[in-house]
Amino acid sequence: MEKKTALITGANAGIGLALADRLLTEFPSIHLCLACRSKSKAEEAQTMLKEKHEEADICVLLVDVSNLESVYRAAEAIKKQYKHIDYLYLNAGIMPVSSVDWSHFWQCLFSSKCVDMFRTGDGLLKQVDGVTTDGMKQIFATNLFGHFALLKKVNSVLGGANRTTQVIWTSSSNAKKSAFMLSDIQHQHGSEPYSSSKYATDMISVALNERFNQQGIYSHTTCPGLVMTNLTYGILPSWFWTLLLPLLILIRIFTPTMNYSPYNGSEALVWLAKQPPQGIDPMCKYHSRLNWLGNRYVEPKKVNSNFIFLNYLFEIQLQLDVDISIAQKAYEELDKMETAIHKGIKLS
Ligand SMILES: NC(=O)C1=CN([C@@H]2O[C@H](COP(=O)(O)OP(=O)(O)OC[C@H]3O[C@@H](n4cnc5c(N)ncnc54)[C@H](OP(=O)(O)O)[C@@H]3O)[C@@H](O)[C@H]2O)C=CC1
Ligand SMILES: CC(C)CCC[C@@H](C)[C@H]1CC[C@H]2C3=C(CC[C@]12C)[C@@]1(C)CCC(=O)C[C@@H]1CC3
Repeated sequence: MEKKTALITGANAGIGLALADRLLTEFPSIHLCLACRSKSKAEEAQTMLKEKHEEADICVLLVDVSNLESVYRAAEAIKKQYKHIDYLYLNAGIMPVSSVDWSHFWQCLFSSKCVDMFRTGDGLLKQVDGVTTDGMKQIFATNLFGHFALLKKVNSVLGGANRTTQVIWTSSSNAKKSAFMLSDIQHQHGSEPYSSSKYATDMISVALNERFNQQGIYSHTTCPGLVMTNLTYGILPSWFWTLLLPLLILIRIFTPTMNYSPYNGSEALVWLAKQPPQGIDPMCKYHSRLNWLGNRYVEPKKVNSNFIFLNYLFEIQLQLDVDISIAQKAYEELDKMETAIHKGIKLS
């Protein structure tokens, strides 16, 4: 059997690192490419994985997904090194937060929105954005656009006549339709850039399926739940989260999204790699779940039919509801942006 290849962005920490570890356990002969922005962190992860999986075939690729020149260089290196990629995990992401709105937290705690608040974090976090060296909004560039540009540039090593590629995005339960505007795709004007970038991710994945399934390229989005990583330690300090652990375990009785460990959070990402891609519903987002007994499972949830009666009754905000025609427009918009930017970047 031919050896499978998986590339993971943001593989040196958190969910990406746990995923790399789990893929090596599930598919011992896999070739893993750790695509990271820091050479030292990537090599540290590579050493750690090799210690655990002695026979593992792992390489490092340097890429800063928020920098388009770096993305284009990485794409060239990928095309030189690989004939085909089986799994492309678009996982790297940031969520810079300046503060938690505790008064909103207490208000929601004693209302019907309580469970939804723990599931999505909606309205609790003050999200802050920056600007990249390319002049783009940082969160959009990192979470979505850099990955989109990478996908476009490595298209020739994806899918094919007799082979498939699974593109697997790490999205979020924080994705929010009302945070996204087609006319402001980078989220220059709003206050929820992370929620917008993840909603746009869910849409782009739908559009990718519409366009590329016939070429053997399948795209799926995942939701890791709440996981303790550098991202969440940027919201509250790690010691505080450790103190909260008993409470989070208790909250699992009401919502199976409190995954806590990156290992649990990567459940859906690993599960997808084990499925024949043709059989996976392209209109679903795949959620890593942990029930109150501590058992892991994957829950597919439609991204286009969130309008259920109970949501309406309890005034829970409609977070998703992806429209295929808007998704196609968003894809075209990103495509145009990338083409325009590519013209201005010359690789030496
Ligand atoms: N933790 C959670 O509760 C949840 C996380 N997610 C998503 O999971 C994904 C992984 O995050 P998580 O593991 O939690 O967080 P971590 O901060 O632990 O990991 C993020 C990874 O992305 C990398 N990264 C960040 N920016 C860039 C960049 N510009 N170029 C290349 N790599 C970059 C980081 O590299 P470096 O170490 O160099 O910073 C790191 O390897 C993200 O997309 C996040 O949005 C979704 C839902 C919940
Ligand atoms: C447990 C409580 C006493 C205090 C925690 C309150 C909030 C800080 C958290 C509740 C739900 C969390 C959550 C996220 C961050 C932290 C919370 C808002 C995310 C937004 C992190 C990034 C994601 O992609 C989704 C997470 C959803 C839940």
